[in-house]
Amino acid sequence: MKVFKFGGASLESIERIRQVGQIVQSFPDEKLLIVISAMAKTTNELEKVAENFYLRKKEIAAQLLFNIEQGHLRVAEGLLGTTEHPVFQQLQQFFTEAEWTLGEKPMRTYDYYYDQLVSLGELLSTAIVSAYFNTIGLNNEWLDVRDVFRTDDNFRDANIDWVYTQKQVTEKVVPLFNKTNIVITQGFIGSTDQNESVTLGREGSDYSAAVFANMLDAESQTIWKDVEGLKNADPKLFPNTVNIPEISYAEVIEMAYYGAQVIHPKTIKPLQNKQIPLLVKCFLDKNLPGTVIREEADTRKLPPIIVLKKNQVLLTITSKDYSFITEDKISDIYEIFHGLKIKINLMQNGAINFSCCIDNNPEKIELLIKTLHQQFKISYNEGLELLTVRYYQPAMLEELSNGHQVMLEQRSGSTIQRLWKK
Ligand SMILES: Nc1ncnc2c1ncn2[C@@H]1O[C@H](COP(=O)(O)OP(=O)(O)O)[C@@H](O)[C@H]1O
Ligand SMILES: N[C@@H](CC(=O)OP(=O)(O)O)C(=O)O
Repeated sequence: MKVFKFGGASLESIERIRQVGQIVQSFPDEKLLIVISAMAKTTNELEKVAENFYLRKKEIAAQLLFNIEQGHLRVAEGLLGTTEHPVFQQLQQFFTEAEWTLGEKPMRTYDYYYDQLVSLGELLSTAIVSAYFNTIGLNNEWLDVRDVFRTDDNFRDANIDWVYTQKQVTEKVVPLFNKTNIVITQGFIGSTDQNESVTLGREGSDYSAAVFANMLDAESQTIWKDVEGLKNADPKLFPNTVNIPEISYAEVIEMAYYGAQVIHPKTIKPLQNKQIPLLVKCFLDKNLPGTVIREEADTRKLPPIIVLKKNQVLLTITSKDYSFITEDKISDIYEIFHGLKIKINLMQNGAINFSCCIDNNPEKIELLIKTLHQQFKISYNEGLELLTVRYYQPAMLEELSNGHQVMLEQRSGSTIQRLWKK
């Protein structure tokens, strides 16, 4: 059995969905569990629906939802060539449920409503792709992953109950493969024990696929992307990138940790635990070699790996009374960051100050400053970028840094990080 994951970019248009169909047709004798994300930027649009609903701008929310509905109905009709197919009733049912949510008075947390609304994207895309596949001879079963992935109620970043979910996979998913070779299901979403929809964190479909691969003991997981494979930098940000034919799990975990937005950071662990290789392949040309990610790979063959995190803020936290920033103070500072779920991307401390670089999230930063302000003086600088280079060569580093004012730098072994202003 193989696990495939198709992300939003591969479902961006009718043509691309047809291309996905051709890729799957080229694996005629395989058992495939296919995890699918929401089409194109649907998740971003649904986030706007949730925001407007919670701000009680119900008409705007309803209009945005209507636009999403029209877009999906057009794609479904384009692929199926009719509006008479039963999938239109299934889509209608999903929209009706979302409209019911919009009709409620928000009594629970924003994150709860976010998940009830944003989970719609994957339900719609999988229903359409499943119906289309059946019409082109790719007989498949559509699976509602919320009947399988049980999580806690940490809405927007729910944690999977591995024991219960494994039982569901064994009892509900494995038998489906006696009926069919292809099972299509949603990435990114799951359900609590109260049957409330949850999401697993943005871009979490790679992780969903890895959970399935682990629990089904798959021979491999393939993530189909719009790039030729995993490259040494984001080709949208840097010219002259090179493809990496093979790389270790450990190296990819590092890349994801430093902010490479190509594979979700939680994806590697479930695969590493069962030694399942992760393949990154290009849906635009499936004959390109792509990348194999596995336990053993020779790091000596790796090119310099570059990760750029934009929209960073440098916070400098200084003790008000000139007392030293000692372990107890650092521990207080960390507790505050942890409480607000703010990740520190880089940190450095001096005698009376502690500097750190974080993502620019204005609401969280406002709360953070308010809390820290009781004990410390705070200054901050925004509009920064954090560059990380592994296996760097001095000349290329200087070339990359040209024209930037470096605010903070850290080197360790083969890795260098520079926080800079343009
Ligand atoms: N090191 C990298 N190698 C390849 N692609 C990268 C890298 N870092 C960032 N990317 C970006 O990841 C994009 C593909 O991922 P993503 O857009 O999340 O796909 P999907 O949502 O379809 O799964 C590419 O278009 C590319 O711009
Ligand atoms: N649709 C979700 C989950 C996801 O993983 O999407 P993608 O595979 O397109 O990154 C998101 O946009 O966050």
